[in-house]
Amino acid sequence: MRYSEEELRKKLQLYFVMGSNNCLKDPEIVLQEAIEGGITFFQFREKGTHAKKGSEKIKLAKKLQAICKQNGIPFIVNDDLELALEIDADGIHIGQEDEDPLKVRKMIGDKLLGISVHNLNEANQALAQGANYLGVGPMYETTTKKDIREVKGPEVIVELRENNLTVPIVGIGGIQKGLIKSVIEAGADGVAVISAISNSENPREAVKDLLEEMK
Ligand SMILES: Cc1ncc(COP(=O)(O)OP(=O)(O)O)c(N)n1
Ligand SMILES: Cc1ncsc1CCOP(=O)(O)O
Ligand SMILES: [Mg+2]
Repeated sequence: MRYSEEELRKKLQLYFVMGSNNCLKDPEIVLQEAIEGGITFFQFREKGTHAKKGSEKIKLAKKLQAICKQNGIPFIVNDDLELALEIDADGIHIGQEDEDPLKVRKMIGDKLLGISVHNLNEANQALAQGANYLGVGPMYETTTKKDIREVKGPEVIVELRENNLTVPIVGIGGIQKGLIKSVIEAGADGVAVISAISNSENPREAVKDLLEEMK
């Protein structure tokens, strides 16, 4: 592992997930401003309507990865194992409908593996399959991802912690200003957000506002 569990816990505090189609302006500018605001982790999630594909996707991934590298922010690729390996990303995030986690772990070696889970069963399975952190959600209703599972709220995180899961956890889904505290108080180490930052005219200030709520 490239980070100790405690280091990872800290780095997951404000996890920005983004693709070009989530942004109101140039994704490189959005990421740069979000970093200036204080994000601690980044996931390149290039999917859905108008998402870049092939060489365009790789080109954007490399540009965003360079920005992260310059600023010491871990760069994670969503779903795309081939891309994560090709550009030597810091890790990959996969969900229940994605590649087999055991295969992914074999291919990525000691890179970070994040797995999305929705309940205790999936969480236990993800840990057995080598997850370094869990993305738990959806916490709240969201329009950013269309194919979401049932919204169960921060209670799911409480349940995982009550069952002695100490793995680093981020809550995801519909987390906007004013909703951070409930996710952290449920036991999450951090929150993962898309639109709360990417849909803002001023990503730097949006990040600062979110971090303020963590205090
Ligand atoms: C940090 C984090 N948690 C959960 C997800 C969702 O992953 P998944 O269920 O595979 O859905 P897609 O994002 O691939 O549409 C995530 N991306 N990041
Ligand atoms: C990727 C993902 N996984 C579960 S909900 C979600 C979308 C999060 O986007 P937003 O923060 O805008 O609700
Ligand atoms: Mg996925």
